[in-house]
Amino acid sequence: MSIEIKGLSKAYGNKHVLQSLDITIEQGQCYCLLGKNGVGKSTFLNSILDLIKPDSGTIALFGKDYLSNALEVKQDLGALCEDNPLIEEFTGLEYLNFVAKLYKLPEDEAQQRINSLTNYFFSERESLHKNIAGYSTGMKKKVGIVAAILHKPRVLILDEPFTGLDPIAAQLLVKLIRNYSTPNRVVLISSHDLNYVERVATHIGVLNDGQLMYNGSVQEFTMNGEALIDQALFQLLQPHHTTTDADIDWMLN
Ligand SMILES: Nc1ncnc2c1ncn2[C@@H]1O[C@H](COP(=O)(O)OP(=O)(O)OP(=O)(O)O)[C@@H](O)[C@H]1O
Repeated sequence: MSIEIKGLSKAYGNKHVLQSLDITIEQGQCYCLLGKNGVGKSTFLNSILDLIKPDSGTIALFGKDYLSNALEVKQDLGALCEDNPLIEEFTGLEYLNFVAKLYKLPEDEAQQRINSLTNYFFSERESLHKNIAGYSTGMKKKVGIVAAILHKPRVLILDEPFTGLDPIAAQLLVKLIRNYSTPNRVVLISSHDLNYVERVATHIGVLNDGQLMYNGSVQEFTMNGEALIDQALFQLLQPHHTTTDADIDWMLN
């Protein structure tokens, strides 16, 4: 197994976001975490990334936990966080070179990877020589994605990776995720973009009320393709949905 989480709990004040969550994600899986806004998906991913301290529970990656092997665990991780923090004073290329140095990639290897990934994602290469502060949301997102995979992490965590990408870039990301998901790696994604989730997921987790309401294969979730992911999700989260257009009548006049 590659990610093993036991009894993970996190509350903000009296809001219990994660409640004794257990989950095991195996190598080779592209596990997509779904759920309504504010249900705790980022809290869960940020706990795995050690950006949030859980109140209780254990997290182990490839059998190692943060308490005994923090550095080794982090070297196995690559992440795109939802707020995608970059160093805005750097150019795109300066930032990627900086990240490559943090991971101690040999210089020629770093250049090769940066060139191939930026060629892949950026048709407008001149922009990579400009400061990130002037980038659009999508350009920043592409820099964040490249930075997350430069060191070829065994665990790749992507929080809302498709949001803000144009359809061409999103399609490139779909292809990249599918190629990246080899049997010895795990990709963990949180997303509301179900069209893209449909194209990359091998497994689905649905978070609700602090617990996993569903945790299993995408085939089982969609009843062997009989339902689309959005239909299956809607059935699960709102089986007796009763809101009608009358609720927003006031807009019509
Ligand atoms: N630092 C914080 N302090 C207080 N409450 C927080 C904090 N961070 C998150 N929360 C609350 O915890 C809950 C879960 O937030 P989180 O961002 O993990 O949800 P999410 O499922 O990723 O949401 P979305 O789909 O909208 O991105 C929300 O109610 C949020 O308001």
